[in-house]
Amino acid sequence: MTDPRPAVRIASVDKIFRGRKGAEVHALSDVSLDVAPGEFVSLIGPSGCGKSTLMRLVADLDQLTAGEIEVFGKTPEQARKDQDYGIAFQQAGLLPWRTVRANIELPLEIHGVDARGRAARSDELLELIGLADFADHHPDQLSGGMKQRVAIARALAERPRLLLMDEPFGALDEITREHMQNELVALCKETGAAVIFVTHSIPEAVFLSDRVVVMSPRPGRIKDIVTLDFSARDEELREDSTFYDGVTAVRMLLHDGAADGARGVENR
Ligand SMILES: Nc1ncnc2c1ncn2[C@@H]1O[C@H](COP(=O)(O)OP(=O)(O)OP(=O)(O)O)[C@@H](O)[C@H]1O
Repeated sequence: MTDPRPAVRIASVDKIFRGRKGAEVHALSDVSLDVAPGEFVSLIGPSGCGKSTLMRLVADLDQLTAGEIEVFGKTPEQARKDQDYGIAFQQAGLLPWRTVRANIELPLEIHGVDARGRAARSDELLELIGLADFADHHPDQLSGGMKQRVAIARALAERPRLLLMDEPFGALDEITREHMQNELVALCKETGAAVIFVTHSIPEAVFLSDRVVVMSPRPGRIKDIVTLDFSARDEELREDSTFYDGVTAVRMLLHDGAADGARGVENR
């Protein structure tokens, strides 16, 4: 039976950072958002609108000032302890002294999975990300895209029902990036995981997401949400007029209908 609870429930969240000299930054104001199980939601908006802050609150890496966040009905702290989600942030964050396989197995090792169980799972994941031949390599022997794939495999190691991804493809070249997007679509289909995905790229958000949450800064808040209802997310979609309609809808919201760009958002 599918879980009726949202994967993530964000209710009236405020986050105020207080500096040492009493200066305040109102990073998030009255942000509410539910993410359904299996849903792919992107956060997009100009630099400083609070995308990473929101992600960090969900991941229990920071504390909110007001409001409430639940992850599968639990506090973010409990969800973190229960390993209910996997995290992949911009820097792949692999341990350089560990092999590809040992990096992927790290969360399993921490949670006491035995060697045989770890090997079976890392075999599956290496196959999934197409790096079976690189299992014994070290991160410095891999390209940026390969490292990112390893980081995603590590995030998936414990079969999380939720993935939190903050600009995971930001450092990749355009071709690798599109390839990774295709892989992520396939992975989500296969695992049924919900995803919250931070990006600066409008086409990336539109291609991947069921919903694109457009945020605005000072204070960071949700400006609007664009729902995308594509029947398939494949190479053909990238050339389809419905895809361009989605890109235009998000761009108009970001730019308040103006033709010039919003700082920190890529049109490519
Ligand atoms: N630890 C912190 N202390 C004080 N202010 C912070 C802290 N972290 C973030 N901020 C402020 O909160 C606001 C939101 O920052 P955040 O990093 O969430 O934005 P963002 O939308 O992810 O930006 P970018 O697109 O540039 O990554 C900014 O004004 C930032 O300066």
